[in-house]
Amino acid sequence: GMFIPSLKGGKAYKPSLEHPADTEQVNLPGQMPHHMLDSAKDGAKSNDMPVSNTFGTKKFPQAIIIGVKKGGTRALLEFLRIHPDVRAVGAEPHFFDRFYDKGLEWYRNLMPRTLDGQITMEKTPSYFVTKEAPGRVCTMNCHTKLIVVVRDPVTRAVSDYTQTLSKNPGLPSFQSLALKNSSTGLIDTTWSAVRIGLYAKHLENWLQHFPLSHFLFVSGERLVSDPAGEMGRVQDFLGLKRVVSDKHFYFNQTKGFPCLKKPEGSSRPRCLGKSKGRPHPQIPSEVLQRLRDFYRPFNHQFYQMSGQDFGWD
Ligand SMILES: Nc1ncnc2c1ncn2[C@@H]1O[C@H](COP(=O)(O)OS(=O)(=O)O)[C@@H](OP(=O)(O)O)[C@H]1O
Repeated sequence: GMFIPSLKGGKAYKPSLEHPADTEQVNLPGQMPHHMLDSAKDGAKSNDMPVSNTFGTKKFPQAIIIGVKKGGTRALLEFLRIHPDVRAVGAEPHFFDRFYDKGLEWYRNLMPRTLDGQITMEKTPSYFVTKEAPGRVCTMNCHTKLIVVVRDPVTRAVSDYTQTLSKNPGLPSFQSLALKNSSTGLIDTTWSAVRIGLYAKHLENWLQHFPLSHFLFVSGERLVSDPAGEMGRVQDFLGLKRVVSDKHFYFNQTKGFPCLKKPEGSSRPRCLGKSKGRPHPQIPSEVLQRLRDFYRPFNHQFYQMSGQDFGWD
């Protein structure tokens, strides 16, 4: 019979889970490292013989992880990639926020090839807070499934701050950025680390273009405490067989997070990179309490809108 090369075979692009770039965006064409994308393999030649993979086609994603930043989006995507019917872009394309003027064909060309029945996916967490993103996604395909990994907005803000601090050690303190005025304790909602956590506001914008049934809200906390349980919900939502299960995870005591026993195309266990699951600096408890009080009504509004209580309060 005909030899059908596996699309999940060893030659396909796989991101390193050991050293993922802190900023995970796709590089601009021309600056694209050749190991970065599936498409870089297309048209590659050896002894003048084309070796391009022409099996399958590049399709627009049927499902996108649209947010939230620091919610656990990388973990979710890497866990989904275990599934044989999921093919995903490794890096963040940032199409619907930064590179929309490159056009839909540029975007589709970033996608890995898929066979019938396989789902194409990408993740770019900034889509969730981008005003124009819902209309643009709908222009591509109004039936797109949207996954949002949400996490307690207070710890999310500290996680966001920790990431910025790691790139810029001279950054002012968390409290000086979070509070407009240290004596009144008013929260600075213009600071992105605060603003991103207003989930109800951002979801409201998306609901102008998509019905609630198109969304799945994944608990970032449960993705850590019960990855298999949360992956069950995700696979059901995507209409996939429940392939990813507790057999795939073990809790790494050193890292303090679940890791994969055998990720795709590898025979060794893997945790996410050093920039995932970093220690957070200690923030004064009064500051955290002020933030908690600030978010409470927004969290409750979000529980109502999503029909799920995430238990942050
Ligand atoms: N299994 C596993 N391993 C490591 N880290 C995990 C895992 N599951 C969830 N998380 C949490 O993911 C947080 C980073 O979220 P994102 O990947 O969405 O960040 S980013 O927006 O793409 O930069 C990251 O945030 P920090 O703890 O602040 O580093 C983790 O808490």
